[in-house]
Amino acid sequence: MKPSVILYKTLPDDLLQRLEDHFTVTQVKNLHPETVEQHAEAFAHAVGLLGSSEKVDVALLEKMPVLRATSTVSVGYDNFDVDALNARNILLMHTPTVLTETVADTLMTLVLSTARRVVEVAERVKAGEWTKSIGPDWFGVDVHHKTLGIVGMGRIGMALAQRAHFGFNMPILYHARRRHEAAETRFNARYCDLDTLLQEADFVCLILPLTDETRHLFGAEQFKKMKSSAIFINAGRGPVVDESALIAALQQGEIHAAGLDVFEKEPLPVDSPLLSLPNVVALPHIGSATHETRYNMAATAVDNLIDALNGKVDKNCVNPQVV
Ligand SMILES: NC(=O)C1=CN([C@@H]2O[C@H](COP(=O)(O)OP(=O)(O)OC[C@H]3O[C@@H](n4cnc5c(N)ncnc54)[C@H](OP(=O)(O)O)[C@@H]3O)[C@@H](O)[C@H]2O)C=CC1
Ligand SMILES: O=CC(=O)O
Repeated sequence: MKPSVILYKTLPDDLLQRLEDHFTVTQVKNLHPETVEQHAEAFAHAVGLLGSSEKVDVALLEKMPVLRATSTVSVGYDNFDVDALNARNILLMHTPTVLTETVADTLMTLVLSTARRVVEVAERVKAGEWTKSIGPDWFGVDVHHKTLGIVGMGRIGMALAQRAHFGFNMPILYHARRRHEAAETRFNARYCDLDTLLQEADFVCLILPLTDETRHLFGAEQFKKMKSSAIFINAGRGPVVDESALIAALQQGEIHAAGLDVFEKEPLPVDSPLLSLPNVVALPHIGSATHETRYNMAATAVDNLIDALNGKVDKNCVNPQVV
């Protein structure tokens, strides 16, 4: 008999087939308690779990007594209780690398669209406001040769630095927990503490994971330190930023504009003050959302689960020490 797994995401047909070649698959719509209750038997016997975005916590793990591996279709894993997984020796697999370039493209899109006010002026054209030659009230600011501050010089931070250095001649400042020699030699990036980066950067780009250390790393104090002409970008995780402090900084003109792919609450509530600010570009968490990359992420997650349940954890494993 094949081992049983729970799938809580829709997969392309060929990838579902690949999963079914190895496992008996029970597909569910989410991991809410009522869904788990409905499929209690399947959860009780599952050794694997594959999907994205849902919370995997102690309460869920209690319903899965024989679980051996989880596989998330994402690089971020802040929705998992990693300590609880470790305590039970359950592997956690994720999908770094395959999405890196696409997410860096999204960050660069946010840089360009906020600086050049692309969304705002395109809306004005659609509203019939382009009735004569445009004047300075439609102008944006330059991106090329401006200083880019990257907070989180990991895989995606490096790919952003590559675009900014070679494509836009931007001097690069970065902050991370440690220095990255490759960033310094390849992109002439300068390591600095967070305060220095905030004071000197024209664009402050966050691409950090959400952890106990990064939660609300950005609040009123950080926005006050930024230039009033600075543009703030976040494509890491929403709760890294105190969103009410960001809204206040934008409303009071402490910073110039913001480009956001992630929010404290997702989907972003329709009554969020962010949506009525013309200098905010708000995207629906599309960092990796291209057909090619989402397919590659799903394929990686399927292979990760097959590998993990076969004891092969030489890549894409968050907690290999539990083997
Ligand atoms: N919007 C979207 O759709 C997407 C969002 N993401 C988010 O982006 C995050 C980063 O992805 P990726 O680049 O692959 O991850 P990496 O692990 O490669 O990079 C993370 C970076 O964050 C830095 N960092 C972590 N904690 C701190 C801290 N307390 N202070 C300062 N720096 C810190 C790390 O520092 P150091 O190098 O010193 O260890 C590292 O440079 C993901 O975890 C995810 O949350 C990812 C993909 C898509
Ligand atoms: O937010 C997306 C991810 O892959 O993490």
